[in-house]
Amino acid sequence: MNASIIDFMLARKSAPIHELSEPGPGEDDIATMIRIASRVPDHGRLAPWRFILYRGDARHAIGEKLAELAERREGPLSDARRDQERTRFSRAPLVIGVVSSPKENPKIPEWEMFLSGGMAAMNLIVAANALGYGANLITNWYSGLEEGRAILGLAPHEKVVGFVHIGTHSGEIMERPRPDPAALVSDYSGPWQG
Ligand SMILES: Cc1cc2nc3c(=O)[nH]c(=O)nc-3n(C[C@H](O)[C@H](O)[C@H](O)COP(=O)(O)O)c2cc1C
Repeated sequence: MNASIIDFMLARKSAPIHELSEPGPGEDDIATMIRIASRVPDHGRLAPWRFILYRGDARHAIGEKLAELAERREGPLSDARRDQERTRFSRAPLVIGVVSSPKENPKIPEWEMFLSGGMAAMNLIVAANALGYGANLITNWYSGLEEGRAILGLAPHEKVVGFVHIGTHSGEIMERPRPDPAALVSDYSGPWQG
C-alpha cells in the first residue's frame, strides 16, 4: 500500500480561483500534467479530448470578448459585472481547457467519450495538486453557448469538460461538507423494482 497517495487523495480539495497566484506551472510541469491527464480510461483508444492552454495576454483578450458577448446578450453591463467578465480567465496564471472532442466511431457512444474527458480533467487536477499547485475546475455560463465556446477556441462539434484554473496557493483551503460515503453504497439486491 502507498499510504502517502492515500493520504493525498483523502485530503484533496479545490482552491478558490481568486487565491491562485504566480508562479504558475512552466513548460515541464505542463507537459507532465498533460501526460497524466491523457493517461485515462478511453474506450477504443480514441483520445476523444484535447487541452487548450490559456496563458499570458490570451487570458485578457478572452476576457474582453466574454464581456462583449455578455453585453450583446444582456444589454449594458454594470462596471462590476464588466470587470467580472474581463477577468474570468486572468485570475490564475494558467487555465487549461479540457475539451471533449468526439471521434466518429460505429461502436463507442459519444457519452462514453465525454466521460473519458471527465476522467482526463480529474487526472489533470490531481496532477496539478501533486506538483504543488492549487487547481479548480469550472464551466460557467459561456461553456453552455456555442458563441462562448467559439471564443474559447472550441469547434462546433466539441463540448467543454471544464476549465481548470491552476496556480500557486498558499495557506489553508477551507474544507467543504463532504457526502457520507456509507449513504452512497449498498450491496446489490436484485433488479430495480420501480
Ligand atoms: C463539471 C463541473 C462544473 C463546475 N462548474 C463550476 C462553475 O461554473 N462555477 C463554480 O463556482 N463552480 C463550479 N464547479 C465546482 C468547482 O469545481 C468546485 O470548486 C469544486 O467542486 C470543489 O470541490 P473539491 O474541493 O472536491 O474539488 C464545477 C464542478 C464540476 C464538476
